[in-house]
Amino acid sequence: MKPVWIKHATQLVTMASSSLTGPRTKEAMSELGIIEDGSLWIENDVIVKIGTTEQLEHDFADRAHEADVVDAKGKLVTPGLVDPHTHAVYGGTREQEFEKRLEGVSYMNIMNAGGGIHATSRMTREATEDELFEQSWRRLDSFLKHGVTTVESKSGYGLNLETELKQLRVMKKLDEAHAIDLIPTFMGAHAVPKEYKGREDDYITHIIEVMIPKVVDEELAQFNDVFCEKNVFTPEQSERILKAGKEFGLTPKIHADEIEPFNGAELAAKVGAISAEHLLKASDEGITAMAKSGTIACLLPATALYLREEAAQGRKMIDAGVAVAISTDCNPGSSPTTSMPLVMNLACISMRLTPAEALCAATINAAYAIGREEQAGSLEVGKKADVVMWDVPNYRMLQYAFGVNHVEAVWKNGQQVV
Ligand SMILES: N=CN[C@@H](CCC(=O)O)C(=O)O
Ligand SMILES: [Zn+2]
Repeated sequence: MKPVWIKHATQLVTMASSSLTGPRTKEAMSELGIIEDGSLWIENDVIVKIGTTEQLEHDFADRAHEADVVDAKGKLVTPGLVDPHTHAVYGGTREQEFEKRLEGVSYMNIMNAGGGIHATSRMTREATEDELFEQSWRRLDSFLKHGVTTVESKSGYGLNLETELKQLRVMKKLDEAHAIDLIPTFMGAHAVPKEYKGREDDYITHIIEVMIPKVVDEELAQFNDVFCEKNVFTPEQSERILKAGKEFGLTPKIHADEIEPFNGAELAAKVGAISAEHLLKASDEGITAMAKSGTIACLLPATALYLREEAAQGRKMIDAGVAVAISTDCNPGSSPTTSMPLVMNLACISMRLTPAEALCAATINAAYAIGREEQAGSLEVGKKADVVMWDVPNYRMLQYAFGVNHVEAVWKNGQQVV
């Protein structure tokens, strides 16, 4: 493979910092590591050198002829975006439900009447592995086109052993076959399946005694997520599931305080979750607890918009010292989008993150939220060459000219894929 040499980037945003470790908080979220007239040398799948074009022209003077040269004059170059929260592998679609909600029926009422997550669960149970693979492959292509090179994805539309495993096995195959890195999360506790209605604790016992051991045995997931919400799983039930997963080596994540305030943020801090998701209704105490425990807030402003809810208090969380990541929450019900650029725009518009903070939340902090900070989220020597070139001259333009896909080219592991 020929080396790739990106030169003359008007702005090269590295997100690298020699002095910062751990997820970025407060002012550190604005430290983008910008190099003007930046340059990047990629060899095989890794970044070999980063600096100004002048520096690299000096260092690689006798190897310049070997490389595929990319002129990035007038362009912004950033790390590949990381989407740390999706439900991207599912059967069917739910466009009728979208209209119902516009007529005023609530998301939870649809779900409690057997639609919502239950509807997707039926369609996912019916789909073959091949169908799920095909449908999800196209979704991953769309992520790539929007500059995303690493995606977390949850199970949770099976709600029985067979289909949870089917979803996770499809994810494993997609991770191996598709350019995108797919990071799997087990979410058997996404809803109580109708077979267990009225016997919620029996379903939890089934998750703990049957599903988790099997998922771990087959090495199908790294994280364990729970929908901790009124009429879904209580904080006590969620804690039981997350603690059990932890004993099997699955790191906890929590869908917390999405629809109702439910002490989800507090629970995330208590169980040592790597991240808490949604947090639209998180309490001040919960926010403080997350700042103390170092739990990353994974905020989903496209979901809030799509459900026509007030977005999470991103500004307040950053000011309180919480590390914030952002995500599409790509799923067939509350956020059928693959656009991280739109999510960055919304993070600014509806949660008052600055353009710099939004980029940090979609790169290095997102990588931390899924334990991939060593591989993804920043441009640094030795890291995988996941790089996006945008047709804008600076990062502010990305957030300012909103709702537009500015991606011009994407490299994943050093290979140009867009
Ligand atoms: N809120 C729970 N789970 C998903 C939505 C799942 C669905 O509606 O299919 C979410 O994160 O938004
Ligand atoms: Zn979700």
